[in-house]
Amino acid sequence: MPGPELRIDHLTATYRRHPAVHHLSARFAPGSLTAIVGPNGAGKTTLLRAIAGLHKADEGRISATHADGRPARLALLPQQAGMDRAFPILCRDVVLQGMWSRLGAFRAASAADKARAEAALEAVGLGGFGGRPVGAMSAGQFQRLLFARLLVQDAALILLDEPFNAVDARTAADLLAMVKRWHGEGRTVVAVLHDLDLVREAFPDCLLLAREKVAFGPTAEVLSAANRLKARMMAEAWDEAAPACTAEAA
Ligand SMILES: Nc1ncnc2c1ncn2[C@@H]1O[C@H](COP(=O)(O)OP(=O)(O)OP(=O)(O)O)[C@@H](O)[C@H]1O
Repeated sequence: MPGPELRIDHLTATYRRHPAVHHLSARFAPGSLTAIVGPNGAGKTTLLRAIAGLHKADEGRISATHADGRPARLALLPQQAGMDRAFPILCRDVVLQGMWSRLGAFRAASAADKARAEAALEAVGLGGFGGRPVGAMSAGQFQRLLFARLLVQDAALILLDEPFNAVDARTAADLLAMVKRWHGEGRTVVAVLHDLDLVREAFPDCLLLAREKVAFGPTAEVLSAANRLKARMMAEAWDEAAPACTAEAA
């Protein structure tokens, strides 16, 4: 599956006019595997949510299109911290949520849909967990479950927000293998991460963000000591009360 090109042009996204992402432009090549890194509050989650259409941009444009101009289907793995795991729902139904765009809100899942959901659970090491309530899952099992939902979404653009948080080394390795497989299949993958060693080891490209772009390109160049220092200094200089400016990006 050839992935789409993701283009971000002069994006500014704010909360009550306070900029979280400021004048950002970046082009993610088709089939690229990119990490987004930066200090706390750098706008990483806001950027992913803006790409996913969940946070409205104040300025700028985002597009994810295939070479023939078709808009790409995307899937987002949200941060676990933002999810309600007490909601009474079975694991199988969480995976089936990934098919809603094709099932529609009112059509019941067919036997084939359910078999696909079970196969996705199997693929993430949760075979036989379909009938379990989500509340009975550990943090690592829950993350595997969210990856199973991503699998059935079968999206060409995959956005991951801190996908390896709160999981043990074995689960992280299994989930990373799945990310690498998606990359190998030509999908375009973007992941927010904090572990720079992991980024250096497994992510060819990197966007270092501090509300504005600090650096973007091959990971080894982006994560230079000078760039990391620059990002830290930009974070320390943030004025939490600053409004969004309306000037064009330089
Ligand atoms: N719902 C919200 N309402 C108001 N401000 C918000 C909201 N969500 C985020 N912000 C602010 O926007 C800025 C960017 O937040 P964001 O969560 O995008 O950063 P991040 O880089 O993902 O941070 P972290 O590494 O801590 O997860 C921060 O100053 C944050 O306080």
